[in-house]
Amino acid sequence: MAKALTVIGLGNMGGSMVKGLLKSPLKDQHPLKVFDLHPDIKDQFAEMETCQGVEDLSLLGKDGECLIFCVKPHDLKSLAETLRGKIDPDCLVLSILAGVRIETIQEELDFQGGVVRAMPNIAATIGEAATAMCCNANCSKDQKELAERVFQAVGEAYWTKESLMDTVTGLSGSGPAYIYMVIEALTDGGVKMGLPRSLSQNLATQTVLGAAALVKHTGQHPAILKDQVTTPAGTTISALHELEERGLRSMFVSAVEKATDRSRFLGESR
Ligand SMILES: NC(=O)C1=CN([C@@H]2O[C@H](COP(=O)(O)OP(=O)(O)OC[C@H]3O[C@@H](n4cnc5c(N)ncnc54)[C@H](O)[C@@H]3O)[C@@H](O)[C@H]2O)C=CC1
Ligand SMILES: O=C(O)[C@@H]1CCC=N1
Repeated sequence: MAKALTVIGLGNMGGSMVKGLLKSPLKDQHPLKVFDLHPDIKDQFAEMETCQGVEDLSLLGKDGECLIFCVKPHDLKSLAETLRGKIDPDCLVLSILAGVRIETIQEELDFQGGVVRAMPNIAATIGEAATAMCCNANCSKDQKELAERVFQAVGEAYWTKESLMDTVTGLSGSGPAYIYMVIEALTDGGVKMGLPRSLSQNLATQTVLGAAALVKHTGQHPAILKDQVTTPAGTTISALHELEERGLRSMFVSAVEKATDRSRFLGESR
């Protein structure tokens, strides 16, 4: 029997995971179940009509199912209280909680089975997430494969070591927010210089999408592609000079550093 995937916590990211999974072939291979403390949340998503709503959380964790924890880090304690000692050892616990270490999850749940700590991002909604994950030694080969299939269903997925997960959170977990700010700011720049807002936003969005796609498809260093845009004495170099003077690169490096530190803090302050 195919193992059920149960998403627990249907907020921004749990909702994103469910929407992404429902668009993927995985939805035909595994029963998809959902649970939130607020049962009416499920009804707000028309897409979730086909998902089975879980009535009683304490009945979960049977038949080798995969529980996908998508609650806030500070809500883990109360969630774990309900599930403590009740999850069968052949189940897979998959957590996307920022900062929360595998060891903490095992302790809170009193669970010695397979645990995967993953960090996807909000682009899971459309199957474009970037996810990195790590697992404990108790994770079987099949469970690792299942975790891979879950996150590949909503984008790209990579294995890494747990000591790098806070950095992943600071880069790609939080990253979409940085890029939304860039798109918003570029749009404002266009508006300031006279473009209608909708045209400006469309141009800014497609520019970010196209530039990223070119890096990905050519595999070239971004600096080489940047130089191809930059005509001597042209327009681009004037803008790049301004960005360098104002410390754009340094700001992004510091942003990732700050978010990484915050993720570490969330893990330590439990
Ligand atoms: N928002 C994002 O872009 C990303 C978030 N994450 C992680 O995902 C987790 C959730 O973040 P968001 O979705 O932004 O938060 P959110 O606040 O939007 O959603 C959390 C949901 O969990 C529910 N919940 C709380 N306690 C519960 C319990 N005991 N049982 C069942 N449901 C419960 C809440 O009702 C709420 O719907 C966090 O741990 C965060 O670190 C990871 C990657 C990206
Ligand atoms: O801001 C946060 O804490 C979460 C984790 C990564 C993205 N959002």
